[in-house]
Amino acid sequence: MDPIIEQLRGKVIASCQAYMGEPLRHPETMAQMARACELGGAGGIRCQGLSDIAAIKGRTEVPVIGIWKEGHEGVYITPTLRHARACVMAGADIVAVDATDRPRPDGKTLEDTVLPLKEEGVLVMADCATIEDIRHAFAIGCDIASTTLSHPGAAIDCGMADGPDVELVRQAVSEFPDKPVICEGRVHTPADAKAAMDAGAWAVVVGTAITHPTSITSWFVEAASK
Ligand SMILES: CC(=O)N[C@H](C=O)[C@@H](O)[C@H](O)[C@H](O)COP(=O)(O)O
Repeated sequence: MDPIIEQLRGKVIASCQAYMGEPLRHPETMAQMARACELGGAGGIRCQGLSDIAAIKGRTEVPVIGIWKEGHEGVYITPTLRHARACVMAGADIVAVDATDRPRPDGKTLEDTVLPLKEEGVLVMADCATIEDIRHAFAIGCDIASTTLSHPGAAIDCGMADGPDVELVRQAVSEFPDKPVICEGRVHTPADAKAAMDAGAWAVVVGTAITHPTSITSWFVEAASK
């Protein structure tokens, strides 16, 4: 196992992302956020955009999973080889790519995107929606598979009660006991994180519940107004 991936075993990875037009969207702000998460024990950081990757690499010691999102629909998480290579150049230790079977904006396949990266020695995390995606991702040499895309329309517009796809983790781990399967998406509470780890997850990525104060505030506001 690659030492960087080994380093992530059993860890909480904090996803530090601010979305277009949001008040916290600034590389320095995200670097401060990432450092704060590291001080809280995060064993890795996931972040979006070349400037954020570079800023966070300069401020933290833990492995950084880089993505570059372009667009909002279909394949938007590191959709092409060009995006992935740029994340590597910006300093990402691992690059996460959309690993669903949906059409990609450059008309290439997932293999077309991942194989050159593997030849270049890049660690690739496959953001998956289904068990079929996870099987395919490992078959073509992705290093890590995650449940990131298992809930369509996920991202930040979900309520606090929606939990992670622990069942998908369990199934993937039973099929690939020696491979790193990461639980990502809607891990909103420490109990969710524990459930994911108990299901065999290699690590758990927590975004919104740690680093997106607008969503967290809205959860409290909603609860308080009932
Ligand atoms: C679907 C999609 O675009 N997910 C993105 C992937 O990087 C992020 O918007 C999420 O915040 C991240 O996956 C962590 O998930 P959560 O914020 O639910 O803990």
